[in-house]
Amino acid sequence: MAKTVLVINSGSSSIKYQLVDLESGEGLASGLVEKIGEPIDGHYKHEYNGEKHELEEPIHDHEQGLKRVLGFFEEYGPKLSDAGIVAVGHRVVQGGSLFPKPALVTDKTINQVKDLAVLAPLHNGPEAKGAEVMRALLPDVPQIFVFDSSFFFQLPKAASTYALNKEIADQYHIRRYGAHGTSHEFISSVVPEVIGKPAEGLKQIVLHIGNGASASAEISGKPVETSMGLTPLEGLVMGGRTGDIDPAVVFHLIRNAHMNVDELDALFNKRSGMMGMTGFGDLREVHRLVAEGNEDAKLALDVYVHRIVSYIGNYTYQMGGCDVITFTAGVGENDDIVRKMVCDKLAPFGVKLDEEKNATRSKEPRVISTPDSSVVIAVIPTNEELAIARKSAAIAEAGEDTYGNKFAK
Ligand SMILES: Nc1ncnc2c1ncn2[C@@H]1O[C@H](COP(=O)(O)OP(=O)(O)O)[C@@H](O)[C@H]1O
Ligand SMILES: CC(=O)OP(=O)(O)O
Ligand SMILES: [Mg+2]
Repeated sequence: MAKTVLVINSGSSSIKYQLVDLESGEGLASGLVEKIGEPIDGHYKHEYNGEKHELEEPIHDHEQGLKRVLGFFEEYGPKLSDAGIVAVGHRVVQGGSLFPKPALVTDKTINQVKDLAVLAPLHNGPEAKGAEVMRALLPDVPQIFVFDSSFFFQLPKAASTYALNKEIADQYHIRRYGAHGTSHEFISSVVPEVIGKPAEGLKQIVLHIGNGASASAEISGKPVETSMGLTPLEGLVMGGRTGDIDPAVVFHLIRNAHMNVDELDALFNKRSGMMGMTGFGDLREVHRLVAEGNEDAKLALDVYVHRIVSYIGNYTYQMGGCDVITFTAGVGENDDIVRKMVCDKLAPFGVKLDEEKNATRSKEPRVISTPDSSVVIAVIPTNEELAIARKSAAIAEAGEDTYGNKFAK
């Protein structure tokens, strides 16, 4: 039987899962739970054996979503107990200073992941819960945590350090950890082949824009900047998150609106961004409102694009140039309007979009700029699941991680 890895990728608004065939890298079964926590119906899709099963219902949280997914495996197959699973890989957003590498799931690492939830409030909790649920279901299979933040462990100090009082920063481990690293690493590693340029010396910007959104810059495949910081709140405008904002807004709201910490956390992480400006976190809904002439939605979209362009300018100058910009994740892969709005703003610098290629829907990695564009513009579907599967399989095979945790049946 084929050796497989089951990967659970919990995002802030979604769960993606894939049963990855290790030899071919293909997903033998896969699925998606989306619009978790939105005021509209959520959506499930489970694919196996050429059949697609879908369901719409409100999805309050990740636990409800994951339990429904386990039901799909039981009902529509493949049965997990009989699927050749050699490891279960769990995406975790925040590994902080503790996890520069993947780790085996143990009682201890589950608790560490939960403790780090203060640094990724929308993610680490559901991700730890997912590991607990799967460990109970498949106790004989090694489970592995793969951290978004690990790739950015190597950021230059000038990019990872806040200009905060050093004593306080050191005492409370306050630095820029970044997130979406598995995706930024995967994308930046395949870009040279997709655009037909050598990796050595290549200056890249990767725009991972989904519900959570972040930008990164790489030179020769090594990260030199990223937009998420201590937590995944910093940086680009997101589905429900502010991204960059003057921290004095916090003082202002404490003093004048008498908000407490939890209220502010929810305001900045869930009730802001596109959701806060338009009532919807999903860009598809925002475009619908724009088409109806909704002025708030139009402004929100302009703010969204403005921020992306600011980061492109910033990173281009930090790197001393930029050879290629790649769009990925839910918005980056599917939203030709956002891609066009961004590229139009770069036109004075010689960026030329091939409008037909941009508007063509495809699941294939592709270049969407013209041959004479000053910067190559690419769209590459991210595959966090494949990257997580490979990292997980390596640890399962070794039977231990780099922290000395061993898998005991
Ligand atoms: N066809 C589409 N057109 C425009 N935006 C889309 C489309 N499909 C998905 N999206 C956007 O992608 C987002 C989800 O991206 P995804 O990367 O799956 O998010 P996350 O992993 O952060 O939960 C949705 O909220 C929506 O804004
Ligand atoms: C870190 C983060 O925001 O992840 P996601 O985009 O999957 O919510
Ligand atoms: Mg995601």
